[in-house]
This record gives sequence, C-alpha cells and structure tokens, in this order.
Amino acid sequence: MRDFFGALRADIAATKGDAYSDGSSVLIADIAELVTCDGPGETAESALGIIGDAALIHQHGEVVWLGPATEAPAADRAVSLRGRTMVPGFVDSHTHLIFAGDRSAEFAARMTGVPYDGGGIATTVAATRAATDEQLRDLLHARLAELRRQGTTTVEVKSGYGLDVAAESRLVGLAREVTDEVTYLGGHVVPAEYRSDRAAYVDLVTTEMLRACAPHARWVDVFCEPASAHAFDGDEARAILTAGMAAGLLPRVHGNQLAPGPGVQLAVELRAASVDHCTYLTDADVDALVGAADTTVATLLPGVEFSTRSPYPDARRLIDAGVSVAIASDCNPGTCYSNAMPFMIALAVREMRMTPAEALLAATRGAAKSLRRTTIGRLAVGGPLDAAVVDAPSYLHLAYRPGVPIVRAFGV
Ligand SMILES: N=CN[C@@H](CCC(=O)O)C(=O)O
Ligand SMILES: [Zn+2]
Repeated sequence: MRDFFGALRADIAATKGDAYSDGSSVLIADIAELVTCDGPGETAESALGIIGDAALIHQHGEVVWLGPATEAPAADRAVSLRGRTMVPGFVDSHTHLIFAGDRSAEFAARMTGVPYDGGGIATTVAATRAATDEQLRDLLHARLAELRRQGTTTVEVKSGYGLDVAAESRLVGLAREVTDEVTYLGGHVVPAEYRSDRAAYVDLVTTEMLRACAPHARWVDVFCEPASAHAFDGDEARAILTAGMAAGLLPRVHGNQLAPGPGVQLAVELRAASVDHCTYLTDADVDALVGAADTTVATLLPGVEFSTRSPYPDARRLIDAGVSVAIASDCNPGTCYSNAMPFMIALAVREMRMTPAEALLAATRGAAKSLRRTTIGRLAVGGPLDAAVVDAPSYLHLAYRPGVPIVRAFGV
C-alpha cells in the first residue's frame, strides 16, 4: 500500500539531523502547488499567492528561498514532495481541547431536535474536575496528535471546564505545556454552586481565579450569550473581559452563537482580537465588524452548526461587506467534537458558500490574525517552515475530498 506520508517522514528524518547540526540547507522539491497565503490581498485568489511547480529552501530554522522550481538555487540536501501541494499549517484559533467525560448521548439527543443551550457544560465540568492531571494530559495529547495528523500546526486552547480557582488554574497550566495560545475562560458558564448568586461567581472570575490563571494565559474569553441561562449577559461579560485586560490579557469573545446579543458590539468596543461564532448578527453588528476589520476578526465555527444542526453564519454577507473572517474547529464535547480543520474548510465551502480560496485563507492567515500572529498562517522568506502537505495536485482537494485523510502537518 502506498504510504506517501510515511515515506516523506523518513526522507525528512534522513536529512533533518544533519541539517540542524551543520546548518546545511534543505531543498523541498517537486511541489505541484505552493500556496503561500502571502500574496497581495486584493482578491482571495491573489492573497493565496500560489506558485505552481515550486520549490522551497529551508535553513537555520527558516525559509530562505521559495519560488518556481526552475529558478531554485542549489542546496545541500533535497526532499521531494513528489507532486503534492504545500499550504501553511492550519491555525486552529478556537478550541476547548482539555476535558474529560463523554457527551455523545447529548449529541444523539441534539440530532432528534433537542436544542443546545450550554447546560451540558456542567457534565463536562464534573468529569474534568474528577480527572487526574495525567488523565487530562493524555486526553489533551491524543487530541493534539489527531489535529496534527490533519494539518494543524498552531492551536489555541481554552480553559473553562474547571470553573473553580484550583481547577481553572490547573487547566491553563496544562494548556501552557502545549501552546503559547492559552485562553482563560473562567467565564464559560456559571457553575451550579453559584446559580443563586451569579454576581459572586463573576466576582470570583475577575479576582482570585484571574490572579491564579493570568500568569499562564495570553487571552481572556467569555461566553456572552444572554439567550442562555448558563452564560453571561453583556454587563457580566464586560466585567470579566475588562478585569482580564487589566491583568494584561488580550480579549476574545464567544458571541452571538444562540441568538442576537451584545457579544459582537462588546468585542468591537474592547478591540478584541476575535469574536467567535457570529451566527446571529444584526445589521449593526455587521457594520461594527466592518469598521473593526483591522482589529477584530469574526471567527466562524461551522463544525458547531453541523454538530448542533443549526443554521450556519452568513459568511458571504460578512466577507462581501469587508469583515475579517477566520474559521476554526471549536473542538469541544458539547457543540463540535471534531478538530479536523480540513473538514471545517469543506463545511465553509459547501455550507457557508465561501470559495475554496476564502476558506483556506480563513483557516490560515485569517486565523493567525485572530491570534495577532504574523509569521504563521503564511509561508514566506524569513518565516518558519510551518506547513501542511496535501496529498493532491491542488489545494482545492481540501474541500473536494471531505473526510479523506490527505493532509499532514509538515515542519522541519
Ligand atoms: N458555547 C460555548 N462553549 C462551547 C461549547 C461548550 C460545551 O458545550 O461543552 C462552544 O464554543 O460552542
Ligand atoms: Zn468555544
């Protein structure tokens, strides 16, 4: 049986040790399509910056040359992609990867029409609190291995299934072991023990819990959804975000997932890097996002609508209006237990009517922007070789072959 990825790994292993120890250059040759996502942004197609029949040279930990294969300078060693496609590694800018327990029965109920309201989060909180560090670490690493096998090279990880001081700080600490993009989500839902005194919980999230978590985190997030009795209204969300910002964290928001609400406006007002879900938007929300396109990205999570059988966000309206858009998996046990970015790209194309070019940009450069990162989500001279290889002659196969394992993360 043909095992292209296994052969590629072996080729890289054969060159890698020497390349690192003696600083020699490695030519990645025979790239059918090199999609840099670093082109001029006038149109999605030009922003893809595609180079056909391409090559790339990597040395001293960075890309030192890329271009048409016929113009490639000499290098010390070579690895052949044998006619495959290279794209930037996917940036999954919204995940809840650390949790224990199982909510598959809740998913089955959802498929019979039971609506999602965030109430099931309590089930995961109980299971996560009961798990040991080792169990959570094993679960986290298994999920990271899954997403890497599907081309994701950067992942944001949220807390939010602890909801007390010790449990939340444990989750951000575990997340910090695997990524710099750690988000403090003590404001996920109000836990059962605070149901009769929400203000006391907001107080905890903005003081003692924040102090315990901020040293491990880069971001503060909140589930701002007045339509859910479990999540936070605009005033509560504002208190949680502004306290996080005062502690040095950067804001991002879960907003407008279940109904129109204040999440988008709050995110724009606070210059949040991202407002995620954006399923139910008013005209004023869209206008606000257009005005904030330089600072605030609308991160769409089509796996959530797929897995909760809900209407998809109107991606066409957002893109056509000039909003900055990303797509991410939102991998979590309640609304989308998938961390497959190629599947999210396929959904974005098939269900949200994004073009394949827009969807790939949203999963790479757009998602990097939502994390305020400039060197990932694109392939450029001077940047890291942070890429994914598609076992196909064109990036179009990402959406064209949903569910088929044709992508791998690729970095040397
Ligand atoms: N909506 C809030 N949080 C997650 C779902 C969490 C869960 O249900 O466990 C989301 O992004 O969809
Ligand atoms: Zn989420």
